[in-house]
Amino acid sequence: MIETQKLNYSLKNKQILKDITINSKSGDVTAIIGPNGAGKSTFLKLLRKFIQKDSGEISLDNKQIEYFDNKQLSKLISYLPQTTKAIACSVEDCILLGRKPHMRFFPKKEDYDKCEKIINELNLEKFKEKNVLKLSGGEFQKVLIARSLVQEGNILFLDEPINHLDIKNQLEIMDITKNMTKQKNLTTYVVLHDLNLALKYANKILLLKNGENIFYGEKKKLKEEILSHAYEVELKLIEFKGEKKVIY
Ligand SMILES: Nc1ncnc2c1ncn2[C@@H]1O[C@H](COP(=O)(O)OP(=O)(O)OP(=O)(O)O)[C@@H](O)[C@H]1O
Repeated sequence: MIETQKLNYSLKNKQILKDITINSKSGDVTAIIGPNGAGKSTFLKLLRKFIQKDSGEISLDNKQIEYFDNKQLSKLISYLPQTTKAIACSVEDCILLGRKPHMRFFPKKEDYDKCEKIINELNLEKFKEKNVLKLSGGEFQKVLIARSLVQEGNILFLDEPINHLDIKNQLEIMDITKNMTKQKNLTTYVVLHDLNLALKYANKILLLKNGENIFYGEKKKLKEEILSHAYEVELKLIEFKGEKKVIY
């Protein structure tokens, strides 16, 4: 579903990503982790073709990315950027914008129905009519997540989706992400700073440091030495109730 081969990207003579090779299939939830400035957001922007690679290959659904135009990519990929500015409109209208790649001119009944469904799933009914400018940071973040989920791409990119959310909402969003990936056979990439949530919800991990892939693979193969080296902090990986946990 998503494959990169020796992907390189530089900006103003600074190498931002170096030789990144990954290969994920539908049903995979890959957590992209790594210190600040490691290149996590840049990697997603390259896969979405918001920026252009210097060299290497990217293929989506076994087709080189060069064959996709922006409209096709916006149908294929639901993308939640790290930050989004709020523009005055109701929560419902904001979420409806996620259906834009599927609309010709105006939303149809199907678009409204899909919005309604996601509003219910994310418990946003009570905010439906509210102006997004009057939401808290966490409430707005949930609305943005709803907007990317209603887009219904086969590929889901979430860049730090649970920032600003309390623990209940963090778990709810990660549960929804994992369940949707399974039910709809999506290929999901999620940038996370919380290593325990990454280990709980992802089956694969991509660990970046200074633009280099220092680990990519099944989470069970991740070693504490690699994590400690990446974050320059002494971390321990333990097994608790059958799950890997990080302690520090
Ligand atoms: N527009 C830009 N101009 C110059 N440098 C940039 C620009 N965007 C990103 N960079 C640099 O590229 C590198 C990777 O940035 P990126 O945002 O991908 O990191 P990240 O791993 O997502 O970081 P964080 O965890 O802090 O969000 C950083 O060194 C950053 O300073």
